[in-house]
Amino acid sequence: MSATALKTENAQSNLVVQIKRLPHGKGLDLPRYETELAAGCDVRAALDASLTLKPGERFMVPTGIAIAMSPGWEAQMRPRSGLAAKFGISCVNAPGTIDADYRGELKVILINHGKDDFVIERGDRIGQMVFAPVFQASFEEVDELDETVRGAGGFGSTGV
Ligand SMILES: O=c1ccn([C@H]2C[C@H](O)[C@@H](COP(=O)(O)OP(=O)(O)OP(=O)(O)O)O2)c(=O)[nH]1
Ligand SMILES: [Mg+2]
Repeated sequence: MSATALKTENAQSNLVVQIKRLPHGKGLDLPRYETELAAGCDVRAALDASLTLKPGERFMVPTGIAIAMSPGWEAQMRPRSGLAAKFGISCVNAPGTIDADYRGELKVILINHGKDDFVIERGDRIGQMVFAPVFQASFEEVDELDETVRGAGGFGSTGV
C-alpha cells in the first residue's frame, strides 16, 4: 500500500490528540513523527538539570506535556531502540499504558540496564508514544468455561 493510501486510512481512523504544554515543558519540541510512516513519536525529558542514571537505577522522567486523545484509543509509551542497544536504557513497564482519560503529565519510567552511568539532559528524546485502538470487554461471570484442545496447557506445553 502506498504511503498516501496509508495516510488516508489513518485520517479515516479519526484519532485526534490534543497536547498541553506544562510550565516546565516550555521551549521543548513537541512530539512529532520523525519519518513519513513512523509508528512512534518521541517524547522529551523536561528536566531542569541533567540526570544521571547509574546501572540498575530507574527514574520517572517528566515530559512536560499532557494529552487528551479520542475515546477508544490508548498511547503506549515504549523504549527507543537506539538507547536500548547503545546504553541498555529501557522502560521498566514497557509498554507503558496511557489511558485516554488521563490528564496528568506523561512520564517515562526509565531504567538503566547497562554497565555505565547514563546521563539524560533536558530535551533528550527518552521514549516514544505509539497510539493504538482499544476495545473494552464486557465481562460475564460464569461457573464453567467451554472445553478446548489446549485446555489449561500453556507456558511451553507445545514444546520449545
Ligand atoms: O509509562 C507510563 C505509564 C503510565 N502513565 C500514566 C498514564 C496512565 O493513564 C496512568 C496510569 O497508568 P497505569 O494504569 O499503567 O498505572 P496504575 O499503576 O494502574 O495506576 P492507576 O491506578 O492510576 O491506573 O499513568 C505514564 O505517564 N507513563
Ligand atoms: Mg491503571
